[in-house]
Amino acid sequence: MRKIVIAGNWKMYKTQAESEEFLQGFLPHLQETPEEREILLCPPFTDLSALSRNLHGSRIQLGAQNVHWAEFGAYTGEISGPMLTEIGVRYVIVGHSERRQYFGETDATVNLRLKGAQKFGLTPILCVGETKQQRDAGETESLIISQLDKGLINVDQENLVIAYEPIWAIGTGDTCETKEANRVIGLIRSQLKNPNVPIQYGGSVKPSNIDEIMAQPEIDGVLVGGASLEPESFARIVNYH
Ligand SMILES: O=C[C@H](O)COP(=O)(O)O
Repeated sequence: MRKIVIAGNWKMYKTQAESEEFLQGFLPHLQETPEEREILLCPPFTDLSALSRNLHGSRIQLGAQNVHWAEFGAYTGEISGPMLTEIGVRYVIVGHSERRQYFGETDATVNLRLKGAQKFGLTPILCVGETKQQRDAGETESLIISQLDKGLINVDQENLVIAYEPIWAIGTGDTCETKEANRVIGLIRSQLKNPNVPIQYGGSVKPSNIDEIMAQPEIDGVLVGGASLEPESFARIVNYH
């Protein structure tokens, strides 16, 4: 039985005060959320401690948006696994397309971060996905297989989540057609040693399309950007029918 994982990636949005305000509006909606759904918030680093304190006793899990592979060291601007687990963080997003595009993340550094996350007790969420240009050139399958091949070298597939995020669907309102997302996620699953790895879809997920997305048999959850920033909108997503 594959786990359902629904994650909000807040990217570089929300101060601590705003994150606490979000929780007040969001937590009451969780009373309707079926127990088996893993609900996850991935705020900026500065919000993690405060949220961790406020979430004590709640079913919400915390995720970071990046992690370095070393335990500590002279790596200005980076954060280590032990720093995250100490404050109750359980998950971390690795290889998001925005990290690959703007901050030089490569399949090789993604691989190091995945292994580093696991070494220090975090569950990584590996993001893969193609650009519009790659899709139009018929390269979607080969690109994704290559990202998986290089990213997953010596990675433990028992402690892993994967997110398929077509880059052209991120923040654009242009959701990937659900059957196509299901097909690509099936392809991703066929490449894995462990077929029970939860695989999410990400890219313009919103209250109006969540039910259709989650009705697809290969899709085990969603990684939500913009629509996770408002309590009511994210509540509708976690409480999909
Ligand atoms: O990590 C989340 C994705 O980048 C999706 O963002 P979006 O829901 O705003 O399209």
